[in-house]
Amino acid sequence: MKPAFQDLIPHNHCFGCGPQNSEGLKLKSYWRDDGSSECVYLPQPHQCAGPTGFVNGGIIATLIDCHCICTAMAHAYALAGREIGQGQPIWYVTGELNIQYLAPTPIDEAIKLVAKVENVSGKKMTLSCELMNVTEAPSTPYARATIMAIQVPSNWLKHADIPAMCEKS
Ligand SMILES: CCCCCCCCCCCCCCCC(=O)SCCNC(=O)CCNC(=O)[C@H](O)C(C)(C)COP(=O)(O)OP(=O)(O)OC[C@H]1O[C@@H](n2cnc3c(N)ncnc32)[C@H](O)[C@@H]1OP(=O)(O)O
Repeated sequence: MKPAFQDLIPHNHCFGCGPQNSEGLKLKSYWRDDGSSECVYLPQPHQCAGPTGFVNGGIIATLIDCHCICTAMAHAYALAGREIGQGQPIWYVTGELNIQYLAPTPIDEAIKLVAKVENVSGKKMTLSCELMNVTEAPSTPYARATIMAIQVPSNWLKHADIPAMCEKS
């Protein structure tokens, strides 16, 4: 199996998708044969909404956000003809995130996110994403989203130049 996008993107302390964040969700995203990308995640009991049986909406937003932004970066490396993480780093951030929460997401089973790159225009990349049951049973997804990823230069990171307190040795 190929490494996850996140295992190839360097220096990532992101709460959702950074391997370097010891308190984070540590999402793993992979290409599928049809050109979309997928991420399987097992929610944790403390990530519940008010009712204990459903996943918190902010956690859902983070899962969608991180899976899509990492997909955008993976796609940009592919467009540049490079392996993810090779050569000059390519960074994207979230410009817009629009989510429809269509049905409560059960907390006691694995869920799957499937993202597609819809459009690339200059620095902007639009992606769609669905969050669903891991079996991809033909039912309504739990959530559906569109996201605008925006490519940023490396000096965007100057704002992030603080000690990595989230990284445990
Ligand atoms: C040692 C180093 C370690 C490094 C380690 C890195 C790890 C790397 C992994 C990261 C993985 C993260 C995965 C989670 C992703 C987050 O959580 S990122 C955090 C949340 N997002 C943010 O904080 C973004 C905050 N916003 C900004 O910084 C700036 O507004 C932006 C988005 C960079 C845009 O800046 P800007 O100067 O407006 O950009 P600009 O070049 O003028 O605009 C480009 C285009 O985008 C459009 N645009 C700008 N903003 C928006 C917007 N919000 N909506 C729609 N369109 C927009 C502009 O209109 C323009 O369009 P065109 O004129 O080209 O058609």
